[in-house]
Amino acid sequence: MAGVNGSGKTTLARLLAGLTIEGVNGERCRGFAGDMPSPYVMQQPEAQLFGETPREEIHFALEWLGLPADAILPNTERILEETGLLAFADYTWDRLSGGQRQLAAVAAAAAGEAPLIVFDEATSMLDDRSSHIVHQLARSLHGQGTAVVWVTQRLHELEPSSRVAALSGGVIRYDGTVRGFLHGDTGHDVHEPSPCERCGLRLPYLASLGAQLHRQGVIEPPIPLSAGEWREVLDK
Ligand SMILES: Nc1ncnc2c1ncn2[C@@H]1O[C@H](COP(=O)(O)OP(=O)(O)OP(=O)(O)O)[C@@H](O)[C@H]1O
Repeated sequence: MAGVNGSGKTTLARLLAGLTIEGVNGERCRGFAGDMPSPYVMQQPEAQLFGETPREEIHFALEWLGLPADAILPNTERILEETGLLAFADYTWDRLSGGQRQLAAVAAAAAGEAPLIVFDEATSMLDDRSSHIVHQLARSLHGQGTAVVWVTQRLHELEPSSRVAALSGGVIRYDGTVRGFLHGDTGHDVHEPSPCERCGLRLPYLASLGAQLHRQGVIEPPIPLSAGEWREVLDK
């Protein structure tokens, strides 16, 4: 999900997660998982931590989800390992950095294998390594059948998404593929702004380069989006 500041991303994401049950027009809404709220990782970890340490945080999350007692311990250790938090698992929050606290919040949210998980600009304060861990975790959850809602303003992060919803002024202005969002769907006039640009967002660098070269007649569609797709074009 993408959109400029104040476009309504968090509002929609919270409705999907079942954390807000009343829409902006006062109508009642049901979240993706019905009456069960879905895990939701925010930009700032402080507001979402309940335990005193990463291990306790994950343990609580699994207990709250009703996992049997004998499954809680191995699952806690597995997710601590996957997120690289094992060495700090029993540190209290004041001994951990903001990024490490955020990873613990992600780990707790991901541990329960819920039907839906929302990452709301969850990597904006993480370094490349930690951000990579969260992206891998999201892909792995998606591979196991969890619906992943990834809210971001860093549009290159949309690349692995199967569907993009872009908002502006509280309205979904685009709902479709990443390619369609960045470069327009079939029949789109290349000299017109793409759905991404119409939502006030800037194309990521590789997509922008592709659009410029396409406008100049240097490359033909499909315009490459990722480094891998660029390699294929350059190898031809
Ligand atoms: N469909 C809507 N109709 C009217 N107001 C809305 C709608 N969606 C969101 N709003 C209001 O717009 C404001 C900003 O919404 P929200 O926080 O969801 O935006 P955002 O895209 O997540 O912003 P940011 O990127 O800055 O976090 C809020 O006050 C919210 O109540």
